[in-house]
Amino acid sequence: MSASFGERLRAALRARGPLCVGIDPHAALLDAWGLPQDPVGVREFGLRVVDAAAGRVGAVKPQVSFFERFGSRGFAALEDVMSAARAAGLLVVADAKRGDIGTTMAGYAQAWLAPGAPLEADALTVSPYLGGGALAEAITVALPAGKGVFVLAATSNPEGAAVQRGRTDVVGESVALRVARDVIALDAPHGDLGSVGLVIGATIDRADFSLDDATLRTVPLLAPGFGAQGAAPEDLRAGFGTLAGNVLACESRSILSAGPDRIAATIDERAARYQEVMGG
Ligand SMILES: O=c1ccn([C@@H]2O[C@H](COP(=O)(O)O)[C@@H](O)[C@H]2O)c(=O)[nH]1
Repeated sequence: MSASFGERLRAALRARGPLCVGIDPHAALLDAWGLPQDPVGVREFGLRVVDAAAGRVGAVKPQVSFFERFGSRGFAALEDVMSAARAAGLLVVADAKRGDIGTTMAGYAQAWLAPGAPLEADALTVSPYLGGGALAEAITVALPAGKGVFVLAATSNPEGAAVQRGRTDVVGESVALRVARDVIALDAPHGDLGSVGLVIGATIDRADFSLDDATLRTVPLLAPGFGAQGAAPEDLRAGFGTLAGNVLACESRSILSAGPDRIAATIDERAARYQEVMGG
């Protein structure tokens, strides 16, 4: 049997450390990079980020919205960028935040996680707003293919907390903790790390969401919020404690704003800071 996503993620974290470089071709960044505001521009931007990230980090996270805004030609650009990243040995986490009823989730999983699909990624971000059980069909597609999903639990943006810290019908259980419990029930980890993960922002205090280390022990974590949103590499240890080794630490604008000539050096600098924090 081929390796699970959790096993592949563990190998990438060991080899390259936690930094995950975002591929977010914001309009302002395209201008700053001297690239056109069209599908050619986002393709070129993405390919240059992939070139700089390859061999320096283990994973990249393309933000689908910035490609989607150009319609079918934007998606074609994204296909090229993701395929180049996977060919370069990078794990690709497609940040598309898909969420729907079970049968439709299976369609999203076919689109993003089925081997050979035009938009094939290694993992996909998904929304649990329709209930944890609604994700089961996506996971049924993902796991046999060695793919993963990251389920939004406690997001990095300040607006998220009002919903995610809310209480469920179980005494003392936050919405985020309920999502975590559902995710754990949907997975059967092969190694020390599962393939169904959670998005937990680096900017939040996990205690506010009752997300404790013991509950999340085997759960891969995708943590946006480092860099432009304020969290520093040192917050990886401070915020994630014993779970720090299971975290992909995402930075987009803080790295991309270095520009095409400085991006490789910036990735090296940032990756080294995370390795230092992790004692590597
Ligand atoms: O909770 C979340 C989930 C996803 N994101 C995404 O991550 C990047 C962050 O970009 P920065 O430039 O490093 O702030 C972006 O694609 C978000 O959509 C998030 O920020 N928070």
